[in-house]
Amino acid sequence: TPSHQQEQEEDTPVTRFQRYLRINTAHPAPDYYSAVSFLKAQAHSLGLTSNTFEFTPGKPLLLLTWPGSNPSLPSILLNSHLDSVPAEPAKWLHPPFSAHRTSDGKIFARGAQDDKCIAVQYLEAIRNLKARAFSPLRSVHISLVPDEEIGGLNGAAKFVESDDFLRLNVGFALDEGQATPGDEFRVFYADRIPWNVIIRAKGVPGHGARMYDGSAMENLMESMEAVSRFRESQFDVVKAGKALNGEVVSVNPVYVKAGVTSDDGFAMNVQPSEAEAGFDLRLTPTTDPDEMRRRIAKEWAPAVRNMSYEITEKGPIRDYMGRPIMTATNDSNPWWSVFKQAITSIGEKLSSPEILASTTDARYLRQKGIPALGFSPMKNTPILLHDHNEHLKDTVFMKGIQVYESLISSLSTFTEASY
Ligand SMILES: CSCC[C@H](NC=O)C(=O)O
Ligand SMILES: [Zn+2]
Ligand SMILES: [Zn+2]
Repeated sequence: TPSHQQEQEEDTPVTRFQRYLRINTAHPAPDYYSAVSFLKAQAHSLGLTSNTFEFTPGKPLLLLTWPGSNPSLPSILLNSHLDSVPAEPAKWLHPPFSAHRTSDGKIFARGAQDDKCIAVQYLEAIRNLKARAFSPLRSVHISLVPDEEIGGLNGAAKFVESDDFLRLNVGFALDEGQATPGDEFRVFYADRIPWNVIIRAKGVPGHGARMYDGSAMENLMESMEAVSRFRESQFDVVKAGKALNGEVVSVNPVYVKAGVTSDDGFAMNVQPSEAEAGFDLRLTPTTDPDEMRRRIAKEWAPAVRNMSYEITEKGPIRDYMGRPIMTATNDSNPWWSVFKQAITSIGEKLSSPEILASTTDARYLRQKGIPALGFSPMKNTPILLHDHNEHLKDTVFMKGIQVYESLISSLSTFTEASY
């Protein structure tokens, strides 16, 4: 039964945000249906229409619509994923699904920054625009999608392939971005491209006391060194201030697997005949994938050292025209000017557009040729996505609503032939 305090809880943008945060949509068992039913109720209270799709059973996708007065114009899509990464509650100051608000206004929850804030801000911005009797020319859609954190294959990827999506005639989209401790909002015009790389070594097994050439572990370790050298070459460029994280290729080992098991763990005096390691590799949008594949084959997993490899590309590397997947942030893209103007017109600053170091669902929209920017209005805010103690200040959250009011009104009334 709800506590007295909960019954008394006010209904404000912040408490609505807290209610959404309390729905546990963390992997591996996200409660999508509760999230969808909460957001749908919010949307209906605003007079938006809703559609729930299930492109994959058990993985609902909620589409909300504010119809424009000229629905023949391409529409605006505001995207937010429903899911979150897991949290380790023991390592948090406040439980990750409590949405506890401290006396200084910090709201603690998994998803507070990534990315439940924007879903509620979209809705609250529309609430305020409606209260001002604003009405959009273009239709404004909000998509709330499952599974972004695990690659989006059963969410956004299927959505953009559907006829339902085609019918929306999306002209421009916004998706999540990232916080900044600084004073200028960040905006992202591209994502890096994730590859999962596994390298496997085979070698001569033998007694743990014996030194000989060509063991699986020796082969793997030599490759690890080659990977490390490449990693350093990329990281040095970032450390020297010559590139941002999203502008170089990253590679990080995420597991190693080897050893002959015995009853109580590993047989410490046996050199194994097989060993493998897994890497999270991220290409920049303009990295030559063939060159990367050649490097992996030649330097990281050379057959001459009894190595093999497996590359799993986790999404598209080129758009439908065979070009790098990115959105133009110059005069060739009129949406860019509208976006920029909507931010600066309310007295806010925008830093130079960046490539996101990680990966979002925006890539699926861009792949289809739809201009999409990654943007989460969180400034003066520590970057806490996927971290312990993820939180967002109430004042920052409220400011974001105002930012989206400006964005939604500008984008939805923008008129230019052929866009
Ligand atoms: C394999 S795509 C995974 C997408 C995920 N997105 C957010 O963290 C990421 O790791 O960047
Ligand atoms: Zn996210
Ligand atoms: Zn995330």
